[in-house]
Amino acid sequence: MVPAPVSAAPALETSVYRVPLRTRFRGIDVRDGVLLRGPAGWGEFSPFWDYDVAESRRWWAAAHEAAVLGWPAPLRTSVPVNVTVPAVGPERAHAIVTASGCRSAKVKVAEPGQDPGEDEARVEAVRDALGSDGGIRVDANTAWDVETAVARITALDRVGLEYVEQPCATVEELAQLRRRVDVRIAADEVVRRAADPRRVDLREAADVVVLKVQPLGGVRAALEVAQAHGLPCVVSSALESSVGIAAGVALAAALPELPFACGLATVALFTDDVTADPLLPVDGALPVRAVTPDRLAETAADPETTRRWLARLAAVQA
Ligand SMILES: O=C(O)CCC(=O)C1=CC=C[C@@H](O)[C@@H]1C(=O)O
Ligand SMILES: [Mg+2]
Repeated sequence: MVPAPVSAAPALETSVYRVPLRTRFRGIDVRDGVLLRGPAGWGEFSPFWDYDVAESRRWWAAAHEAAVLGWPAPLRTSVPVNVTVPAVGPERAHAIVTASGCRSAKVKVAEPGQDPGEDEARVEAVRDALGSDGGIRVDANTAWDVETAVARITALDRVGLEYVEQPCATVEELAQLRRRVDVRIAADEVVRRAADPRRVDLREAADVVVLKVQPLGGVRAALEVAQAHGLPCVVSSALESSVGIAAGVALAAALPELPFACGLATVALFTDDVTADPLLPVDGALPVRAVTPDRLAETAADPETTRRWLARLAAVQA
């Protein structure tokens, strides 16, 4: 999918943030990115550091949309969210879920260096914390081949799973796996990292589509992806500050149907935020609202990080 041409942007005020995480997540300990202010409000440009310029262009389109165009009208005033549980031990997992107030949890599994027993202990602790009526989904981030996925999902599903997110890497593997397990399959990486996320053929491969605003190129682009697949959607974050999370909330608020809690409670993984009024869940939901980053000075990145981010920003606009 080619992002809308956005290089003719008016000069936008920029600010680079840098915030440590509480626990290592997706191989990172610190999150950083650029916030941009335009006529419509604040946007976030924060592609992970392992993303090249070409892949980062959609992330820029999302930031530009937020700052310059704004978002489609919301259909709801709040969105239910899941607590996100990193690959921590069972006691910590239990405490994270209990403290969150959320009624569903997404649990990271298949962390490099950990064994299957650690995943099982973690999901059992999460089930204990949520009680029998809470929803649990797991995310393996492409780690398993089909045989391994069948075995792991069967074991993890003893606690009852809503779905398993991206258990294997390819659409073909997901389709093979889906014929062999009863648990729903959610497509994340195969959609958000595709050249055209609307054209990935998910018909045999997935029951649920994960939508992330920045990787898909904005709220409007993500709505097009949802429409193209016609499957139930879950909106999830790309681990942004509250400014980027507000875009995810805007997407969740604009979707015609929202059958699952969204993975948008990830500011809880940060030790700090760019605003004194962060988008953290209350009673398992986030309000649909704008975010003003009023803690830019406190969360400002060091000069070298700032220089590297402004270079990335210039590269995606070239
Ligand atoms: O979905 C959630 O509960 C939180 C977001 C989340 O898990 C992710 C955010 C950013 C990067 C990813 O590794 C990860 C994911 O794979 O979904
Ligand atoms: Mg995922």
